[in-house]
Amino acid sequence: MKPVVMTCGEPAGIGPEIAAQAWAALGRDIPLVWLGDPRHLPEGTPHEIITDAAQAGAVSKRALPVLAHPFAGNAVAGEPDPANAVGVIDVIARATDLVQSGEASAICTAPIHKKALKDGADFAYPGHTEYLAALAGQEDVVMMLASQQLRVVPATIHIALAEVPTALTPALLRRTIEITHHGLQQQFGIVSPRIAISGLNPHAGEGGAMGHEELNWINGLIDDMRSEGFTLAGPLPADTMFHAAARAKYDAAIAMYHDQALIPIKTLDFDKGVNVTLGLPFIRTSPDHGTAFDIAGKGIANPSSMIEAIRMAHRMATTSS
Ligand SMILES: NC(=O)C1=CN([C@@H]2O[C@H](COP(=O)(O)OP(=O)(O)OC[C@H]3O[C@@H](n4cnc5c(N)ncnc54)[C@H](O)[C@@H]3O)[C@@H](O)[C@H]2O)C=CC1
Ligand SMILES: NCC(=O)COP(=O)(O)O
Repeated sequence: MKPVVMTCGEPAGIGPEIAAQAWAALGRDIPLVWLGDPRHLPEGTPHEIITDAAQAGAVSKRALPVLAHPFAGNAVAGEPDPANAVGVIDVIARATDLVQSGEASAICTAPIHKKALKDGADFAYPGHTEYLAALAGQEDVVMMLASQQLRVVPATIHIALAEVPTALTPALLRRTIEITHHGLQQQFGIVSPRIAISGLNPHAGEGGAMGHEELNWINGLIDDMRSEGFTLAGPLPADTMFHAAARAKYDAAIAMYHDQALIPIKTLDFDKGVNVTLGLPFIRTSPDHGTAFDIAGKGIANPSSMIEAIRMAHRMATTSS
């Protein structure tokens, strides 16, 4: 079985410690390999340096297999070193090579610190999602956050709120619906996906009393796509579409911007939410949380979201192979 490759993420954050804990929980059952600088692992992490991902399966049963990627500097918890930014970015690219060449079954990325990468290496992407899309030569991907209780997709991702109404176009929303529909079928095994779509404005515009995007084009797009065979509800007021009875009516929700989508899932299931990129030619998951500098290196980070992310990646890889 090909391993799931875990990227190190920002080494000053909790990435290395949650990877070590995830290996301790799963490494005997799911072959794992960690890509990063072994100096950044918590002291005492049982690990073995390997030189080929094919060695991971056997090693993962007794130690964390490590494909070593030397960084410029050591890591100080909570204090990102600009000199390490290039290493963080290169590890993501190397993991992508491993999965695209078929040496790994999937990627599970540990959190990066976006500002540290911009400051340290002029990183041009707002996150993994966009960087992986560029590496894969894939123009359109979507970010889904998924847990037992909710799957949710922000149609626009890491942009300023002021830019949302302009960035949110009929073409973008159509592609987001199509990729989400396809991803639910291919990666979640849902034959006839039901998708709920939020409005952009409060109360989904309330008939034009609180904004016009719904009347101007969102209603029409949803009607058109319904007539093409998609099972869609909406545009729904975002404030009332995430309670339990509402969630039972759909397989995934599409929201119009980052916080509209991520607040409900992180409130419902911060510990077990998984970030999965749909539309890539390979499988990529990630925990839903960030680098957590405030607790890094203290040994108190909860590895549950990382564990769920690895489980999901492995499940997807196993069912799609
Ligand atoms: N996939 C990725 O690479 C992601 C990266 N980020 C980045 O992380 C950085 C920090 O973001 P924040 O907004 O501060 O969010 P954060 O998720 O790093 O931290 C928010 C709060 O949750 C706590 N927390 C997070 N993960 C935890 C865990 N596993 N166990 C226990 N407590 C945990 C932290 O201690 C903090 O109090 C930013 O640069 C952000 O862009 C954020 C989300 C995902
Ligand atoms: N807020 C979610 C997040 O920052 C994850 O972004 P990405 O690095 O997975 O693109």
